[in-house]
Amino acid sequence: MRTAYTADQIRGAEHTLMARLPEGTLMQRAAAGLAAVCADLLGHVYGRRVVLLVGSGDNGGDALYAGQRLARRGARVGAVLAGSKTHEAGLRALLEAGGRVVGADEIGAADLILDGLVGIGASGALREPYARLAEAANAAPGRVVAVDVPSGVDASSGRVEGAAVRAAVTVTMGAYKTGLLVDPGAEFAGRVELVDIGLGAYVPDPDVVALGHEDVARLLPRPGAESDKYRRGVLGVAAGSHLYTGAAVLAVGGALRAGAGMVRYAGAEEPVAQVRAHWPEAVITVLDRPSIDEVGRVQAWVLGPGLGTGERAHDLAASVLASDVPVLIDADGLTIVAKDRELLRRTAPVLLTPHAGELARLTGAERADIEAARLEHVRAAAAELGVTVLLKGSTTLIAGPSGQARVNVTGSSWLATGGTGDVLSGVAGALLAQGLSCYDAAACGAYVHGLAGRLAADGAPLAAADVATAVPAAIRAVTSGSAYGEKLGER
Ligand SMILES: NC(=O)C1=CN([C@@H]2O[C@H](COP(=O)(O)OP(=O)(O)OC[C@H]3O[C@@H](n4cnc5c(N)ncnc54)[C@H](O)[C@@H]3O)[C@@H](O)[C@H]2O)[C@@H](O)CC1
Ligand SMILES: [K+]
Repeated sequence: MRTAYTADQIRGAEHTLMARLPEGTLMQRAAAGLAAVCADLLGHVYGRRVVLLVGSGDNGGDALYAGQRLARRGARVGAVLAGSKTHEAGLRALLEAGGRVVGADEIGAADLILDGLVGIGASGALREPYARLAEAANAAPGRVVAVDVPSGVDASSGRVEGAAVRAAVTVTMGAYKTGLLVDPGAEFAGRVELVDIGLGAYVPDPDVVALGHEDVARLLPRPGAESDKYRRGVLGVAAGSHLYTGAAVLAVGGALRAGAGMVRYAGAEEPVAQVRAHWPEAVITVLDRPSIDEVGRVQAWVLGPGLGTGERAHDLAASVLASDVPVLIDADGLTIVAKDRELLRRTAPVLLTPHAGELARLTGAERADIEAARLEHVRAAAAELGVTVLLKGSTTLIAGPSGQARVNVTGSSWLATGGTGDVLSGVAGALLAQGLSCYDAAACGAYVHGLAGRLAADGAPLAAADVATAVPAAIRAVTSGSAYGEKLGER
C-alpha cells in the first residue's frame, strides 16, 4: 500500500521530526537519497554534466547538497540560481566541492538536470524565471530528475497551472505527496522514488491511498469449500440495447471472469442473442417490459452500459434501483440518474463509475475543471450524492461519501479504447455481488482491470474483449504476489 499526503500534512510531520534532530539532518538525508538516485541514473558519475535548477527555498537546498555529493564523485556540476535568494550553506558546500554557478544556456548540454526550483512550499503557477527554466529543462535532451515534486505540480492535488517540469524520475522525501499519484501531476512525475528520511512515525492518516498487490489479494473474495454458485455471488446485468449489444457482452464477460458465481443478464432480444452467443454461462431473461420483476434473486446489479437513455431505459433503471441490493451505475445509467437524481434515493449502496464528462453531467461542473482537479471533484461528488464514485481516467480515483479516497495506479494508456469501461463495470459488479463494499469493489475492480489491460496490451493495442480475457491472469498475478506492473510511474 502506498500512502500519500498533502503538503500541509508533510510540513507538520517534518516540523515535529526536525525538532528532535540536529539542524540540517533531514536535508542531508534527502540529499543523500537524491544523489544516490542520480548516480544510479547516470551509471558512472565521473565527468558527467549535471545542471541544478535552484529555487529560493529548501527544495533548492536539497538540490545543492545533492550536487555537492555528485561533484565530490567527479561530476561537473553547475547551478542555475533562479531565486532572489539561495540556500547559502548549500551553495557554499557545492562550490567547495568544485561545483560552479552557471547560466541557463548550460541546461541543453547537461546529462542530468535536477529540478530544485520549488517543492511543497510552492503556491500557484510558476513565476518567472522559474517557468522559463522548467520549459528549458523539458526541451533539453538530458534526463530530468525532480526534487520532491516536479516544479509546477501542486503537491497536494496534482493540479498543474501553466508551465511544469516533466520529470523522468521524481525523488520524493519522507512520504508520497498526493499530487504525485493523481493526474495531471502523476503524468509529470514519471517514476517516483521515495527517500526515507525518518518521517514515517510522524505522518497523520493519509490523504489518499494506493492499493498494492498484497492489499488487493487480501480483499479479493475467494470461494470456500462450502461455496455454491449462489453463495459466490449472483450479479444481475441490465445493459445493452438493440443499438448497443456489445456493451452487454463485455459487461457480462468482465463479470464472469471476475468470479461471479452466476450472472443473470436481463435485456431486449437483440443483446440477449449476442450475450447468449458469447456467454452460454449467463442466465438470460428477455425483458418484455422495463422491469426486473421476472429476474431471479441477485446480490448486486450492474446498470447502464449501452442501455440507451429513453423512457424504457429510464423505467428499467428505476426498477433496478428500487431493489434492495447494491447497484453499480455506469454509462447510460449515469445519464439517466443525472436527469433524474431522485432515482439515487435508496438505502442500499450505490457505486457510480463515470469518466470526467459523465461526472460533469452529474454535478453540473465543467469537464475541464474536473480534469484539472480530479481528486477534489470526485470527493465532492461522493459527498454530495452520498454514494461511492469511481472517476475513470489515466489515474482512476475512488471516493467514498465520507471523504476517504483511493487512487489506482495499475492503469495503462492502452486501456483508453472503446468498451473497456463496460468490462470494468462487470468486474467491479462481480466483486460487489461477492460481498465487497462499494469502496473495496471499486478499488479492487479498477486494480484488476488495469492489470488485465497491461497484460492484454503487453506494449501493443488491445480490444476490450482482450481485457476481459486477461482478468483471470491479473487476479492470478495479484494473488500469487507477482510484481508485474506494480511499480509507480510504469504506464
Ligand atoms: N523542511 C524540511 O525539513 C525538509 C525539507 N525538504 C525540502 O524542502 C522543500 C520545502 O522547502 P520550502 O518550504 O523552503 O519551500 P520550497 O523550496 O518548496 O519553495 C519555497 C520558495 O519558493 C518560492 N515560490 C513559491 N511558489 C512559487 C512559484 N509559484 N513560483 C516561483 N517561486 C515560488 C517562495 O517564494 C519560496 O522562496 C521540500 O519540498 C523538500 O524538497 C527536504 O530537504 C526534507 C527536509
Ligand atoms: K522540484
